[in-house]
Order: sequence, then C-alpha cells, then structure tokens
Amino acid sequence: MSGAQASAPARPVDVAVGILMKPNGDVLLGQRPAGKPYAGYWEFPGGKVDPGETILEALKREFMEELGIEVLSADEWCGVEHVYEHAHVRLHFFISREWRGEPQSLENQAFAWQGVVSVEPLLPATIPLLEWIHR
Ligand SMILES: Nc1nc2c([nH]c(=O)n2[C@H]2C[C@H](O)[C@@H](COP(=O)(O)OP(=O)(O)OP(=O)(O)O)O2)c(=O)[nH]1
Repeated sequence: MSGAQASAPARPVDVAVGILMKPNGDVLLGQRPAGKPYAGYWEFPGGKVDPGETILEALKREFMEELGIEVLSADEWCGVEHVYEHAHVRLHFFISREWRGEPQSLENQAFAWQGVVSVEPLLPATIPLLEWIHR
C-alpha cells in the first residue's frame, strides 16, 4: 500500500444519537461503558447505524437495546462530523419528546437527566451541542 493510501481518511461511520427532552427541558445523558473507546465519558444515547438500516431505525434500536425505551417519534436536528483517533464519525442528532418507558441501565451504564448539563467529561464532539440545545 502506498503512503498516500495509508493516510487517506476513512469514510465516516454514521451514528444515530437521540436527545430525549422532557417538557421542562431536562435531557438524558448516558456514560459510556467500560470496554468502549472513551469509556467513562458522557454522551447522548445512540450508536452506529447497521447496514440496511435507516438512521431513525438505528436510533430506535439503540434506545431499546441500551435503555429499554421505545422512541415513538424523533425529529432530525443537526449533523456533526468528527475525527477521533479510533474513528471518523458522522453524528445525526435527533430530538425526541415522545417515548414510552423509563430508562433502565441495560448495558450497566450510568445515566442522568440533566437540566444544565454538569456531568463530565463529555465526548468532544458532543460538547458544542449543549450550547445549541438551550438556544
Ligand atoms: N452515542 C453517541 N455517540 C457519540 C456522541 N458523540 C460522539 O462523538 N459519539 C461517537 C463516539 C463513537 O465513536 C460513536 C458511537 O459509536 P459507539 O461505539 O458508541 O456505537 P455502538 O454502540 O454501535 O458500538 P459497538 O456496537 O460498535 O460497540 O460516536 C454522542 O453524543 N452519543
């Protein structure tokens, strides 16, 4: 392989991310479990889109797998690309105000409802979103 090929950026991986928002503006954050890159960092729940899945389908699947929550509706809000050492990701952020169920820690992760987000550290690509949410 030539040097040019070796350093070419990998195609971004699509990630579906959901911001559950209560009527009072509180949002749900989760802490990345041990064994994943950036373990212990806080993020909005979500995960990678599987082949053949729409982004919304991935969002619903991840919320069910991680938290036992059925997302009833979600609006696509914004997209952010970020290059980490472990991956180049394209994050698709959705806001949901309609879901069924209470969050459960199905992957042994911590989670927290936050008004003013005070958990840390946060995943680097997620930090700017917190400012935008409250605008
Ligand atoms: N869920 C989520 N991922 C985020 C956020 N911000 C951010 O940079 N990411 C990045 C971290 C990861 O590189 C990627 C999500 O991939 P992941 O590894 O958590 O996905 P997954 O649950 O499908 O993981 P796996 O099955 O491969 O273990 O997106 C965020 O707010 N929420």
